[in-house]
Amino acid sequence: MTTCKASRTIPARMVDSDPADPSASSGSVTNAGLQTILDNLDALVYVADFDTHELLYMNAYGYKNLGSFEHGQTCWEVLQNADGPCSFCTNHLLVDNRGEATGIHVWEFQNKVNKRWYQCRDQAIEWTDGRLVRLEIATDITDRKNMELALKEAHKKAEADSRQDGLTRLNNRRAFFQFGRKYLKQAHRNQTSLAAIMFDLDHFKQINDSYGHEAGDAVLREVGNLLLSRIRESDIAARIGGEEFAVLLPDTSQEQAMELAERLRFLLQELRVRFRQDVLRPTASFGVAMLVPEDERLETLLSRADEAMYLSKTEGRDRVHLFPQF
Ligand SMILES: Nc1nc2c(ncn2[C@@H]2O[C@H](COP(=O)(O)OP(=O)(O)OP(=O)(O)O)[C@@H](O)[C@H]2O)c(=O)[nH]1
Repeated sequence: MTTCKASRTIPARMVDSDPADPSASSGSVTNAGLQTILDNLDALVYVADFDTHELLYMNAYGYKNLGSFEHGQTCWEVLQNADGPCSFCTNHLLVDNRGEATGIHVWEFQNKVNKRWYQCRDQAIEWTDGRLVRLEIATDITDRKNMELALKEAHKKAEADSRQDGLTRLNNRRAFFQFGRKYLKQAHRNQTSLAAIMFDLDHFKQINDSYGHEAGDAVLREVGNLLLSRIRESDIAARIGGEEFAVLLPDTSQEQAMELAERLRFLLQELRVRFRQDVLRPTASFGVAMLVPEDERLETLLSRADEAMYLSKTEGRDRVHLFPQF
């Protein structure tokens, strides 16, 4: 089998100047000249039979970057190392329903073999022997694509950061209210239950004053970890203030919410936070409230949980109170 050379397939009528043609003057190019141009292009140029996909021409860029080809091989074998036509082949976009060429189709894709990204300009053209072929010019856009992907990632991270409390990795206040309002609407629409638990660390100022702000931060982090480990994926947990936390629990009964609040209180009471040579033992006061049909705003539900929490504070802290249902 012979390996195809790009020069063989360049149609002579495209390159030789016609002495009878007045427009063919100093701008005309010889076959060898056109060959040189094509083989020095910083882009892949190839031609494949429209129906059989047989690769008819590929310039030097293709040989260097994607490998040589032999007579009879298809574009999907040579360019994609595939064992059948590519699922993303654009041929159907290059002709109309009468089989007429529709113009240039521009698209981007990642080559399966060398993993590089290309911007491809595809069109159906008539080949030198009259048959319809696919002409593709593909430019390597990997650097631009990587930059775009990095930007997208950075944007995603910035968005996540803007919703997250940096210290505890819980939702921040803004995200809590954003998600919470959606949950409230859903609960009303579906007539399902929604419970709110709020808690505030007890005498937290004393921890800061006695052991320093860093010790206080360590406690907040541990409380965040504990909370994250105890809630369901559908629950929303947040640090909504300095040492104040809130959880929204969709599809949760009053009994289940009280059970969780009591469990959290107990686990917090058991928590030992080691900071340097000290062991800190935080506690918290809890308030629980249930959504009622009259609650149009999340703030109304939270203010009841807050009231119940305040009762826990005034009654001695380290306890759970339920805002009574009427
Ligand atoms: N380390 C640390 N401390 C914080 C942070 N945010 C708020 N605080 C502190 O939390 C303390 C809250 O004190 P208070 O509002 O008096 O409440 P408390 O001491 O917990 O008392 P009770 O709530 O009545 O039990 C203050 O000392 C704040 O400086 C934070 O991100 N890190």
